[in-house]
Amino acid sequence: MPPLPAFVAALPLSQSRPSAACTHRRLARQCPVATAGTTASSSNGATPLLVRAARGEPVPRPPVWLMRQAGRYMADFRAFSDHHPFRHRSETPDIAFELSMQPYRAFATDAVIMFSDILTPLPALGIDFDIVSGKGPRIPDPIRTIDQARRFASASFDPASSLPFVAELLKRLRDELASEPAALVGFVGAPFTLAAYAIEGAAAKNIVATKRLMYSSTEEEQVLSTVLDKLGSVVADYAVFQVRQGAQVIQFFDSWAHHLSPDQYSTYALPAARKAAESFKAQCPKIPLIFFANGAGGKLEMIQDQLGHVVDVVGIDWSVSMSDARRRLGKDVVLQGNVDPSILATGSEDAIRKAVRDTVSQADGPLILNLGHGVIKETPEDAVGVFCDAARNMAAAEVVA
Ligand SMILES: Cc1c2[nH]c(c1CCC(=O)O)Cc1[nH]c(c(CCC(=O)O)c1C)Cc1[nH]c(c(CCC(=O)O)c1C)Cc1[nH]c(c(C)c1CCC(=O)O)C2
Repeated sequence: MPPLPAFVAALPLSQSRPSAACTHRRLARQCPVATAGTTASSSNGATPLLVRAARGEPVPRPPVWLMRQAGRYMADFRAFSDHHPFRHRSETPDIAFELSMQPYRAFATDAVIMFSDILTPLPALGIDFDIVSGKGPRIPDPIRTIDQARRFASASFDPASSLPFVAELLKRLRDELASEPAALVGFVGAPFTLAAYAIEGAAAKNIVATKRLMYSSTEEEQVLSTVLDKLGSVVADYAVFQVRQGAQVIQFFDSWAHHLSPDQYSTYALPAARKAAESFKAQCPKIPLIFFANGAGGKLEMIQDQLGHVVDVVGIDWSVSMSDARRRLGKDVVLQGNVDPSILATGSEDAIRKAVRDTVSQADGPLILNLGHGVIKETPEDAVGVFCDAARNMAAAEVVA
């Protein structure tokens, strides 16, 4: 293995990282940190780099992980997904554990995100769903009427009894990571994105059913507000539950923010997101909260204004330049993102390395390196290795310079 970059060699053993070359399974096999369960380069209970960076503490380099890092782009993942339907995979702790750990073992990312879905808590509230191969999420009985919305709002949400597999998964992952440097990330869908899925019943091009509820009549608007208000508390309770089971960081995914104009986002999505984030933070003040809204270019200031007091990290999607995000949000905000996922799917090694360098230099301040949305399935595994390697190298170069 090549010598460790200077900044890594200078770190105490408890913070040491895999060498820059140790980014993929073939290499990770030789790399103690990337091998689950070894204690050779353990974190020995030290606070993971990702947690420190998310809290805005000074760190030797930006941590790196990828949204949707577990997925069909990996051959090891397909070995499971070709044989077991999504809900079976995500609701069987043995399988979900393996799928969560695959990208960590392969790429030594700074985070392990539990393998699950933003829709996973919905059946606990009486909303069944499935993920149909090649088609995406399907909800057979979407919420459209005030009676359905009231029934949804009166459902009691008890994750311990209805989502025991999430508890078991998180406990096992936390145990596994006890002697590893990676942070365990839990996640929830933000209230608006979950509400729109529950109303649309499937991925929808223009979320017409949801928008109709905004604009038709007072009673119909009540359907939306009832569902959003309920989700404002459910999302917080579910995130708190994940923390109690071992999650060290929570990310809110507002993946359907791009469907809303800034006015609609401010009227419908942000109040419920704020309710969830405030309640979560009141119960878990020390757990970093990352808020990622997809397509938030026109909404960054309102997100900071409404959520800045409870959100530790603002996720930036790939359509916004990091320099723009930094200028608009200020020098102290921890940003996360935002390399265009399609560069990993299509670009040369040089293009990926350049994208990482550009992101770090444009962020020009506290940063968690990530993509600007989830990994896409056409991505070669080696490209993810290059991305993680570039992230570590880039940071080394910066720190040494
Ligand atoms: C919008 C959304 C969903 N689910 C999620 C979001 C928010 C993130 C984003 O904006 O991309 C969140 C999610 N879903 C999944 C994760 C895994 C953890 C990780 O590695 O990041 C995470 C964080 C697994 C999954 N969830 C799903 C997959 C792919 C299908 C499969 O594995 O069978 C994975 C790996 C299914 C799913 N679930 C959903 C979609 C759009 C799909 C894809 C459907 C398809 O590709 O046909 C809803």
